[in-house]
Amino acid sequence: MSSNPVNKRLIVGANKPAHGTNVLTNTQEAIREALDRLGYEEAVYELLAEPLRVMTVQIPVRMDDGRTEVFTGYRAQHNDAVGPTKGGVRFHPDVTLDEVKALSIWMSLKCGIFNLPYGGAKGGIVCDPRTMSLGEQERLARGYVRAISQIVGPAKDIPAPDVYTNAQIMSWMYDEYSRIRESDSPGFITGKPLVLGGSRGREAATALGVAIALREAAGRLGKQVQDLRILVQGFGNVGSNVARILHEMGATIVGISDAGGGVYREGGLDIPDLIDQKDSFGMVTPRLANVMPTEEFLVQPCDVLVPAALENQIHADNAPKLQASMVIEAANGPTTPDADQILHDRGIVVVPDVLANAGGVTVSYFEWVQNNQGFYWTEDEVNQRLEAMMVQSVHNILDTAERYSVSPRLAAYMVGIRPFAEAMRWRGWV
Ligand SMILES: NC(=O)C1=CN([C@@H]2O[C@H](COP(=O)(O)OP(=O)(O)OC[C@H]3O[C@@H](n4cnc5c(N)ncnc54)[C@H](O)[C@@H]3O)[C@@H](O)[C@H]2O)C=CC1
Ligand SMILES: O=C(O)CCC(=O)C(=O)O
Repeated sequence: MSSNPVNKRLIVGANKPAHGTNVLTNTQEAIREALDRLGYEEAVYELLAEPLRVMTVQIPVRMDDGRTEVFTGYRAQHNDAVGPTKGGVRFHPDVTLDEVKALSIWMSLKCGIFNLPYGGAKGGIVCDPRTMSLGEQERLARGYVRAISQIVGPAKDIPAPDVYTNAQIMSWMYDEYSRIRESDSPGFITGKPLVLGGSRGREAATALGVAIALREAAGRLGKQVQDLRILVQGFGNVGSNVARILHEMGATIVGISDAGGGVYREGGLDIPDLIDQKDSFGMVTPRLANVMPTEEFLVQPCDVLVPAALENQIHADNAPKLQASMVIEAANGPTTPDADQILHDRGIVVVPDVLANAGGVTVSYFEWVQNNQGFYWTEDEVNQRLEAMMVQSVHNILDTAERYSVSPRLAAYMVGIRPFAEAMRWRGWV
């Protein structure tokens, strides 16, 4: 989510991950392993390996030059046994149906780990908002809501921001949905601006959660944040806020990157200055000197690597060369299974995405609760509740990993998937 919808942008070409593996089949294998360890029957796996509902839509948009362009969009609702589904909407040229399905399953895991009364969902539109005017983005956002309006709603499925979507896009979607329903519906979507019922703390929530996860995981290894050199990949909503919060906590941010590459400085970067220079799509490197390619960036010396961009960035080719001793996954799906194994064999601690980045959906849940109550919390209340839930969840997962002698990722899958299996039993589905 970019913090500022202002239409200033520095365009760099499409960012297809060079080492793409199928994130859906990888996720299904991990779900299988978690359910096998927990002893659930095959029908539970069959119900949880795919979203219960997927909608594919074609959205006609009148472009500024008068042409009509047709965009493909998706909404995947993984499982609604626990409650309504919840998850962001991504605008990106590389969006695929399998990716959206995998992202919806990961959302369920986050909700399960944090005991949120939701199942997972995710949406995506194949488009490049960096090449679209604000008017074109607005018409696309409104067209998407019209196309999926039957299957979403405050008690059905609640969207939110993700890559290349932001509070402005949430506002247009909220407005469109409220017009269709002829009823003001702030609980339909989260990540709204404060003036439209957004929650204090939501914008930086994912990053704050990542920073807390890092602090807690490092603490278990006897390390203090102030002593750590950190490399952050991605400088959008999550990456730039992670860099800022960790910088404020006293860590040394030695490198940051975006879709154009990365910069590295052994003595630490001036993070507030870099944040001032970034555009609304999380691009800063076009304004900087000595920019290195992403592959070179990821293997620079550091103690902690925080991937905060896209999937499959840590793969079998670069995993043997990483210099970090911890990886805190702020992005969804940044590590391929092959790389995961290599990092494990190298003794590198990986705090998995479904744990580390769940601060976003947690504060989205707080936003929905506040919308439903019509009563709003202070930023301190939001952050204190988030902190308590992050601390508890991080130790729960790391303790579970130790108890069962499994990786933190498998422990997170086991803890996260169980509520869905149990809820389906109570409902009589299995
Ligand atoms: N926004 C949120 O609340 C949450 C986001 N996430 C995940 O965090 C990640 C980042 O999301 P946001 O910061 O919201 O997106 P964003 O759209 O604000 O920023 C994306 C950033 O990634 C960079 N990027 C794109 N391709 C890249 C590449 N190949 N190499 C390096 N950098 C690249 C962009 O230049 C930009 O800096 C995604 O995986 C997203 O799903 C996870 C949980 C919640
Ligand atoms: O805030 C939300 O509801 C969802 C955030 C999201 O899309 C994610 O965690 O990947």
